[in-house]
Amino acid sequence: MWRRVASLSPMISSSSSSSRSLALNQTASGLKLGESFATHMINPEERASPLKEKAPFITFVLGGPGSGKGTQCEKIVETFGLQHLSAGDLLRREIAMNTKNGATILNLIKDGKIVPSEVTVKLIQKELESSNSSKFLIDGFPRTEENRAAFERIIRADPDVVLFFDCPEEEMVTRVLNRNQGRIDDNITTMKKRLKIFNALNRPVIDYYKSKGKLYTINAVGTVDDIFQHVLPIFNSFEQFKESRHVNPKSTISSSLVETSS
Ligand SMILES: Nc1ncnc2c1ncn2[C@@H]1O[C@H](COP(=O)(O)OP(=O)(O)OP(=O)(O)O)[C@@H](O)[C@H]1O
Ligand SMILES: O=c1ccn([C@@H]2O[C@H](COP(=O)(O)O)[C@@H](O)[C@H]2O)c(=O)[nH]1
Ligand SMILES: [Mg+2]
Repeated sequence: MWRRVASLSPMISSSSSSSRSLALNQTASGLKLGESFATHMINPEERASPLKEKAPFITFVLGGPGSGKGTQCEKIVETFGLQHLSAGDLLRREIAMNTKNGATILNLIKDGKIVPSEVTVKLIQKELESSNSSKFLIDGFPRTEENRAAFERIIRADPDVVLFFDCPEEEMVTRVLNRNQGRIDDNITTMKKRLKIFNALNRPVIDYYKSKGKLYTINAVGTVDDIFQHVLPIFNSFEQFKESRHVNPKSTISSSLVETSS
């Protein structure tokens, strides 16, 4: 179950506060970047989120850059029908759409830095609220403890499951440099920064969820299918996925699982 952390759900306030955060972020530097926003004021008059009624099943998908999060999410979607929300993709869409935050986001991603929580959480919130799905994979978020706190504060919820794809750095570097998807951050200079930020800011988030008993650590070395074999039992262990397993006719794995579990 998705545990509610409070009864009211304030929205992120105005776009002007969003711009203010971005401006602040531009002046901040180093690995504590996101922490500049920890004191963002939430207007108590802000409305409750429609998510309060939905209570969806949320999975956070964590791991270093190139660990295979997106690749495994595709397989989870195929087999279990969750909706995939990649925080990085949402940010890249802002760049592609040339929104008011687009240029700033581009500069941060180019440098491997973390976009202010307020911006990322607002994008995630919009997707969650407009979706008909009741089960989500949030990929590549939260990146920092401040991201995590912002999600709890704004969305008013905790994840049910946190997956951590554990991959050696050399393997992540090889994968990223061979990705060939034209990403601005797929180069050795940015990759070194991303790894540094992952170790400094994302690992504490992983440790936090471990301490809460929500973390599933998956060895992310091996073939895509081998790794997915470690993911399958995690979702199979949740009753709602046994019942509502999404059957993709193209997927032999999902078809055979449905047969054996009925
Ligand atoms: N098990 C694997 N073995 C070899 N290559 C893989 C494996 N899993 C994924 N890849 C490849 O590695 C690259 C990175 O994978 P993917 O995009 O899924 O990682 P990611 O964790 O989402 O990275 P990022 O955080 O940068 O978005 C892709 O080109 C993908 O095809
Ligand atoms: O929550 C997030 C997610 C991503 N970013 C920025 O985007 C890039 C790429 O993210 P991927 O998940 O690897 O696609 C990341 O390096 C950050 O710069 C973010 O700030 N916050
Ligand atoms: Mg990805």
